[in-house]
Amino acid sequence: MPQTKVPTETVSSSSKENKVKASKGADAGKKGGAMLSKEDKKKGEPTPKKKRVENDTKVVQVKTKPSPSEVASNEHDQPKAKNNSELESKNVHSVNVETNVNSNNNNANSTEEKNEDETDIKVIVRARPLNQRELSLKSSSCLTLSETERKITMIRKDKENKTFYFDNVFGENSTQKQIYEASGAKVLERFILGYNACIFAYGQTSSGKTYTMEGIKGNEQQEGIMTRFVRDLFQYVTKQEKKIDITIKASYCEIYNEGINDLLSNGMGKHKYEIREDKIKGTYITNIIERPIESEKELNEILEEGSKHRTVAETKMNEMSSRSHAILTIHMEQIDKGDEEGFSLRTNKISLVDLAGSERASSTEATGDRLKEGAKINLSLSNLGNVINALVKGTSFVPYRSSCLTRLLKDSLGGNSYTLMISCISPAEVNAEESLSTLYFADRAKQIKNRLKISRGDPRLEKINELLENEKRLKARIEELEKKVAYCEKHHGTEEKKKGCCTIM
Ligand SMILES: Nc1ncnc2c1ncn2[C@@H]1O[C@H](COP(=O)(O)OP(=O)(O)OP(=O)(O)O)[C@@H](O)[C@H]1O
Repeated sequence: MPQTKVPTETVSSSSKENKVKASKGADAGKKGGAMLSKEDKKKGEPTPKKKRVENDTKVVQVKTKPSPSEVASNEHDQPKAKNNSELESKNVHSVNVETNVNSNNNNANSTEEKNEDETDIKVIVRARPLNQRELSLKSSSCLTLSETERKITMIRKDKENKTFYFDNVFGENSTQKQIYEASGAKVLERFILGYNACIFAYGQTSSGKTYTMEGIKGNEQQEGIMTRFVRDLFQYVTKQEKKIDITIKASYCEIYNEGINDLLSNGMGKHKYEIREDKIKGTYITNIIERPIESEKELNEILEEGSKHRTVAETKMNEMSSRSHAILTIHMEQIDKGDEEGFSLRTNKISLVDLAGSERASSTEATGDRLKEGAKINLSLSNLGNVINALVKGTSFVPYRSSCLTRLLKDSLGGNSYTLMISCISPAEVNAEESLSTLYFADRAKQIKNRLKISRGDPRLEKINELLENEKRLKARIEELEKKVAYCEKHHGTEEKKKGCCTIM
């Protein structure tokens, strides 16, 4: 019987596993509202959850590398968008979670489970409403979209319009709930079956990535994917309590200027964080705190603590612009109660990623530290674009090692993960070029094939299982032969022997 161990905060380099019994918790935030202005936020809303960096006015001449948008807009050989029925047919089937969890437990060796399932990266596009800045520039919307046809068209002056199809397309009136149902809820279905998963938000600065992933705390309607995912995950955990021991741990880090910060270290994180790869764990960060989680409330506290320490600063485009890529990772272990051999073990992780936004120095009017950050952000996003291009083209070398971000997302891009990308765009004509670039980026990403396999932790378990099966078979054969020998001995020299009872062995 698996033992319940005392929950302890761990770092990922530690081999010590802390098993805790997951329990119910409830800590829903409360929210409200459409596009929020600075004033709205000050009035209604709880304290901003990000750490602010004072605006640095010192001008430093930094030559920025081309942003992904600049790279993408120079590419004319973009692949054609696939239609949705084609995409749908490749989707992993929708599943009844309860049924499949149990059947997986009972058939740990089934052929189906050993096979890898190939699946495309799923892509959702979300266009936010026009914001105050865009309205004051008298910029109108340059997008038309059809949520039912999952189609979005960019209307371009003096140029051919561009139409794209994605797994889902959402316009300015879309609610946080709708976005979650099309993204987080679907990913959760796979996650609890034991698949690795990833949701990442990509897009230009101020396009709504943090709003989509984190949402606005204290307003139920505006909760983001992370909060909703955590609530639904714990609903599942609570339902499974009688049948399955579940252990959950979480870490929260940011990649800032190509360095890693542990957002849960309370500023004490003076460790050297390195990205490593492991056959069992996949990609992980050494020394990062992995906190055992027993309730929804505890996981929400992590979300809050992490967002409080995240690096943000004001730019011309966004008063609370994320200057880093933030990654919340939730690890889950599930094992049937009473399963002494541990063959029902499923161990997997999900990464919820809020990327920093691509930005043009001319739009953000950044100087000093902001400019340097912007250059690093663009560089890592450009590296991400290169990885996606290499995966789509099927080149033998994929430049994962070119940045922290691509190294950390290696499992999620072209690896063993059910991955969903949310591309956030501004509808404004003034941002048309950046939005088009995001759409091209998303269009390429959806062509990446990942290979899904339920993660059972130690692959040696499979071998042990096979050996135990062999042992069972051999024991049965020995028993059978012993019976026959006994029969022969008993009837030795009798008529029965003549019938050949001794030759049947
Ligand atoms: N769909 C939306 N509906 C209402 N308000 C939104 C929506 N999307 C974004 N906003 C608002 O727009 C502003 C900018 O959004 P957000 O900070 O999420 O952008 P971002 O893409 O994360 O930017 P950055 O990359 O600079 O961090 C915020 O005030 C946010 O509340």
